[in-house]
Parts: sequence; structure tokens; C-alpha cells
Amino acid sequence: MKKGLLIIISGPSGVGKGTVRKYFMDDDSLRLTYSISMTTRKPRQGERDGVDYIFTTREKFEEAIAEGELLEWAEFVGNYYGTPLTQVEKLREEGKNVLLEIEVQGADQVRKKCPDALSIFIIPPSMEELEKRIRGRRSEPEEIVQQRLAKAENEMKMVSNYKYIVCNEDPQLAAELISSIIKRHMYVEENV
Ligand SMILES: Nc1ncnc2c1ncn2[C@@H]1O[C@H](COP(=O)(O)OP(=O)(O)OP(=O)(O)O)[C@@H](O)[C@H]1O
Ligand SMILES: Nc1nc2c(ncn2[C@@H]2O[C@H](COP(=O)(O)O)[C@@H](O)[C@H]2O)c(=O)[nH]1
Repeated sequence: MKKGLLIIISGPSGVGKGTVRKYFMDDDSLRLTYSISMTTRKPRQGERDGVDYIFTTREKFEEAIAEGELLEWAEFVGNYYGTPLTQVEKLREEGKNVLLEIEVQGADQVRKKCPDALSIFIIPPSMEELEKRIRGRRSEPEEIVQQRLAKAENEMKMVSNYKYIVCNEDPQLAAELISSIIKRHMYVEENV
């Protein structure tokens, strides 16, 4: 059996990565599995431990780093985020295409370790619209919103490190574009 693809999706916080993902994630023909990240951030309303994230403490996260248990990790606006290594490798060996939804520093680390990873960057129609989306979520105090917006300006400068750029104006259209990118790469992998 062919090893599954490793797919990186990045884009500034609030651009709609999670929203777009929900439109294509359940398409069986894509054989996708979402890699659940570890984070030290507190859960937002409605987020579930082990589903949206593995919520943990700074101490446990630092232990995971020291033990080499993470494929990549980064600090983002005061919290740690990282991808547990074991599940990614196991799922790829089973032929599943593993989707990582991660920020740009983590994506750099993954590209170095797995140069064949497929990388997609989602951009907003404008920075004004991005701000509206972050604020519309009403999940963070103003100070954190400002930090996320400042981070977004820097993340947008990293777009040229990605193989594909998809604009999320309409989430369904963005999802269709991402699906077709993944299908094309599956086809290429299966025919080499
Ligand atoms: N195309 C769109 N048009 C309008 N609103 C959108 C669109 N896509 C997403 N949103 C809204 O923007 C907000 C942020 O979306 P979402 O949480 O999916 O972003 P994200 O990129 O996953 O954020 P983070 O990386 O911070 O977790 C949500 O309120 C969502 O409903
Ligand atoms: N490097 C990593 N970045 C990750 C991971 N999981 C999520 N993220 C990214 O962090 C920011 C903030 O997320 P939020 O849920 O607090 O809004 C966002 O860009 C995520 O994509 C990870 O495992 N590694």
C-alpha cells in the first residue's frame, strides 16, 4: 500500500481554515485524517478535548518536546501548539492522507523533515475582512485580538513558501479548490 500524503494547511488565524476544512473533510474519496494538535491554550466555547485539540499544560508540553514526541511545534501568541509524531506516521503508513492545520513556523519544520509534504496557504479576501472574522468569533480579549492581527501581517509574508494559495472568500469554493488539489496529488502519487 502507498503511504498517504502529508498535507499542510496554514493561513492567518481567523482566515477560516477550520470552517473550510469542514466542507471537504468528510469526503471519503480524499481518505483524510485530521491530525489533532496538542496545545496549552484554554478551550474555546464548544471545543472538545481530544477532538479539536489535545489540551494540556505547559509542563506536559515541554516534556513532549524533550522526549522528541512532536513532529513540529511553535509558540503562538503565548501558547504552545504542536503535532504529535506517532499518529501522523502510523496513519500515513495505513495509506491515510494526514491533514495538519498549523501556523507558519511549524510548517517550515515539517517541510524540512518531509520535503514531499503538500502545502496550501489560505488567504483572506482582505486584511479588513480577516479582522472582521477574528472579532466576529468573540473568543479573545482585545489584547489577544491585536496580537493575532499583528501575527497575521507577518504570516502573510510567508505565503511564497507554499505550493498552493487559496483565497477563502466563499468557504465552499475554497473547499472545492483544496479538494481538487488533494485529488490531483493523490492521482500523481498513485501513478508513479
Ligand atoms: N468565507 C468566509 N466568509 C465569512 N466568514 C467566514 C468565512 N470563513 C470563515 N468565516 C468565519 O470566520 C471566523 C474564523 O473562522 P475559523 O475559526 O474557521 O478560522 P481559523 O483559520 O480556523 O482560525 P484559527 O487558526 O485561529 O483557529 C469564524 O467565525 C467563521 O465562521
Ligand atoms: N505549529 C503549529 N500550529 C498550530 C498547531 N495547531 C494549531 N496551530 C495554529 O495555531 C494558530 C492558533 O490557533 P487557535 O486555535 O488558537 O486559533 C492557528 O494558526 C493554528 O492553525 C500545531 O500543532 N502546530
